[in-house]
Amino acid sequence: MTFLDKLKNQILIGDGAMGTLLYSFGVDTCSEELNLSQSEQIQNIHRAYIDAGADVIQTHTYAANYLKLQRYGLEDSVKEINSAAVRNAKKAAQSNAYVLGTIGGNRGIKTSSITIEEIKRSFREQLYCLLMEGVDGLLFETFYDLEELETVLTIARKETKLPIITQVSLSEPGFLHDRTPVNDALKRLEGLGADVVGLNCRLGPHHMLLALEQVEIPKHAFLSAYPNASLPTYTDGKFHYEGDADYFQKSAQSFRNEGVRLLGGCCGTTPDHIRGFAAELKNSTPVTEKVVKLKKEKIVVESPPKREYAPLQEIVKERPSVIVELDPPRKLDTTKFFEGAKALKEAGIDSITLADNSLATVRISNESLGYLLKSELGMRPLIHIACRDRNIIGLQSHLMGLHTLGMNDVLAITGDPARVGDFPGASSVYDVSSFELIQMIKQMNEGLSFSGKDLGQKTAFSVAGAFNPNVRSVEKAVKRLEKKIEYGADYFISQPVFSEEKLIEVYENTKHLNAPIYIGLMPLTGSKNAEFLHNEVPGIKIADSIRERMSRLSDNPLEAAREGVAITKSLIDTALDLFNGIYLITPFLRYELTAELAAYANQRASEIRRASYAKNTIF
Ligand SMILES: Cc1cc2nc3c(=O)[nH]c(=O)nc-3n(C[C@H](O)[C@H](O)[C@H](O)COP(=O)(O)OP(=O)(O)OC[C@H]3O[C@@H](n4cnc5c(N)ncnc54)[C@H](O)[C@@H]3O)c2cc1C
Ligand code: MET
Ligand SMILES: [Zn+2]
Repeated sequence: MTFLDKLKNQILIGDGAMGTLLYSFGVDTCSEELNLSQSEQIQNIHRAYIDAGADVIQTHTYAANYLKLQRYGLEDSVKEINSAAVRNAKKAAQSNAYVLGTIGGNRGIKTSSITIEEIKRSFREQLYCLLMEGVDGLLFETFYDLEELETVLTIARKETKLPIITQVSLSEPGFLHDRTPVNDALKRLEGLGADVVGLNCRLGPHHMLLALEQVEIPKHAFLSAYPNASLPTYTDGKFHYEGDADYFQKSAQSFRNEGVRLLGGCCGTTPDHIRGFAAELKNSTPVTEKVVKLKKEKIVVESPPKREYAPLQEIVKERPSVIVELDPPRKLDTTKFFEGAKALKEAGIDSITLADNSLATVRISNESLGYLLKSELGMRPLIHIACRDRNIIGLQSHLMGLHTLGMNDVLAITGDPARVGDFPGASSVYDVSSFELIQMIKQMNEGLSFSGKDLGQKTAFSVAGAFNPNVRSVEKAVKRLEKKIEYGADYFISQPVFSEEKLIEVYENTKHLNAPIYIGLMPLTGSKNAEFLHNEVPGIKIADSIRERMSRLSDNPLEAAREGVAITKSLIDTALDLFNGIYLITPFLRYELTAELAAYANQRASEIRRASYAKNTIF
């Protein structure tokens, strides 16, 4: 009799966690490898679960695919580990328990760069290893991503008639990460031929039961649940799960009432937890009817908050537009910074851009300065956001704060790594890169958080991406822009360009893009500044003639700065023939230089407008 035949009439008990149990014993490397080096210990744990009452156990192969094993340099050991794992489970089970071959999901909660092709390859390899050794069924568990689970289920269903259990994991009771209601997800899996469908991991009994309240009893499949013991705590450098076995035992009947027929445990559970489940439910009859609390996906998303300004990408598509970067100070005195901002406002700029600790050098937070510029000077701040200093929690919270303060213009950047700046030993977080950050901000514009939760409101961010044309291959840099557009970038802001040839090269390479570019220009302040940029900053090349012009004035800093302004004015003339957007970078808080250049650019822009108006009226 297969375990599916048994499930027709009775509840079966699954086993509990293996990974967290081994971790609690001090294993902090690849625990799947222990199938080879510590097979006795693995078999003993399987036996402990069977002694506790498990009818069905699973191989310790959750992470035994090459995608996960490669973290430990074990990607060539997929076959050995999976084969040993099946042998260990079978040896422990004898004829006292069924053995499921487990395969875990790869895509987690944050946007994953693992392609479906990679997932298929990795899955097939592991699947064949498990099937070759002979298992009683397959368990695909901890899948946050429905696309991934549907893909692997489809492959497996074609390969084998063995029973297949598919389990999704939820970070919010009721919905998958992509907002699919859990009931719909399980129905889809049933439709693709899963014999048992259910939930495991992440949620403890309380929240998993809340999710199960929304799940109908499947017509052609059985329902399973493997809750975690509790939420984990982190003490003394280790994770602990505190949920106790009595509490688990008390929840068992509620799982039965929701129609669950296969009940086991996930992270944090131990043989004691399984003993509790078995004491309540082993051999009991399943319920066949229940009242479902079907919650329809109801994201009450209000219309986007009214923007105070049109998005910059719309403005710069229509007319020339000047934005200026003014660096937040490194020291606490902000007098000069605000003087500069006022001067730039008078010069008529569209937005003031504020870097996020650029070059990983600590400065006053751009969010606070931005808010003061907005509220006290009526300026429009554009906030740079680097992925270096904040993890995904901090990034989302920061963006929610910007939304609350009415600051909708952001530049999403990966950011210069910490090692280049003030604290070379500081960690660079990089939970996500600029691509994913852009995508997640756009998700907030749909009213959804990074993890897919309802935000109750749509944000109205307009998202710029960074463009570095000062690289050997501008074509390669443009490929990155194309990718950033795919991820949702609305427009681009570039590093400074120092020659007309470069301006033309950038124009020729980007004119096919349908996202506008603010082209970067920065006045040289003197000969040393020009030599530094030319010789020490990767990719920046300043024409010999310009460096000579600056060098002739090396004894006269004032005249040198005037010369820098004159050079930039002539670059502005060329740039305005090619681009609508001008992005001026203020060197060393020398705002008088960028204010003059901004006024010049605006004046040139209105001359161009007048000329084009005259031309249009004449013809
Ligand atoms: C307008 C602007 C504003 C900026 N503001 C800040 C700031 O506020 N704070 C800050 O820390 N940094 C800032 N930077 C610097 C920026 O983080 C780096 O220049 C970065 O290397 C490129 O931009 P990104 O962060 O979007 O990187 P991405 O385009 O996301 O690139 C990520 C990684 O790929 C590498 N890479 C980028 N382009 C190429 C290429 N063509 N070929 C191969 N590899 C490549 C990068 O070195 C980086 O490691 C800014 C840059 C620009 C253009
Ligand atoms: C990370 S959720 C899957 C856990 C796996 N079944 C184990 O306990 O090892
Ligand atoms: Zn788990």
